[in-house]
Amino acid sequence: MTNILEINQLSKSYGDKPILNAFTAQIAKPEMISLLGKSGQGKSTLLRILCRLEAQDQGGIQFHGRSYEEVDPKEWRKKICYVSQQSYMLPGSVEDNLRTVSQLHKTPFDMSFAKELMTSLDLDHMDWNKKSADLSGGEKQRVALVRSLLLRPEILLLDEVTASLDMQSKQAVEKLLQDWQEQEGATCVWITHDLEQAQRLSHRIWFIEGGSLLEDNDSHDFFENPRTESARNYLQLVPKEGRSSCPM
Ligand SMILES: Nc1ncnc2c1ncn2[C@@H]1O[C@H](COP(=O)(O)OP(=O)(O)OP(=O)(O)O)[C@@H](O)[C@H]1O
Repeated sequence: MTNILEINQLSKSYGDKPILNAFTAQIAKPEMISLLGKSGQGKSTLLRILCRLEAQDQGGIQFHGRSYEEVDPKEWRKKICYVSQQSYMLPGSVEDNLRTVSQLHKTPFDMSFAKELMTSLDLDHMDWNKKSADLSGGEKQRVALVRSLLLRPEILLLDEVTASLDMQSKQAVEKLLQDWQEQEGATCVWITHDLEQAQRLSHRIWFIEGGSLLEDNDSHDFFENPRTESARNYLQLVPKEGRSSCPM
């Protein structure tokens, strides 16, 4: 069977500094994947390349067997969405932001679905006429997530999306994404430094070091019995009882 996503030998440098080094991985079935690794290992760079916000120097990506070169980037980003930690709001109101994806992709705006998503992130009382610039950081983050989910992407690339949220909002986001993953049969590739979160939510772990995929392991096995010395060291930096803090 064709894989959902195949990442083949991706390499990327900034100037003369190599960041990704022949990164290779496959996604065979819809799963919650945590992308773990120390700071500066190329995690965000990888996600930006996967949604084609940036270009790799070498290597290829196939989505359902179709090479990235055959697919228009806009079409690609409808299916593979990136949500960054620094949520980017467009000028205008909350509603303008929510409607923007349907305008961009010329699809009808699903108001009841938008309301449903806002409610699941505790944003049901938000005034949709409010200027996006006036939202708090946590509100922006959640509106940005709703904006991406309105596209019903098949793959969500999540870059530390709960790092700046309070506990209640973090739990709401985790629940929504877990339900989303299961009900929509979607895949999430989630960068997090919160190992407790990764352990709790993921089916699979991708552990990156030096821009390469060092370990692709079942989540339980990764935390209980990591295969590589590097992963063992990485996990040892944070004792089991304190795994909601960053190892770096
Ligand atoms: N546009 C850019 N130009 C130059 N260097 C960059 C650029 N983007 C990222 N880098 C560098 O590439 C390296 C990898 O960055 P990246 O953000 O992918 O790492 P990361 O693993 O996501 O780190 P963190 O966990 O701290 O977010 C870093 O040294 C970063 O400074």
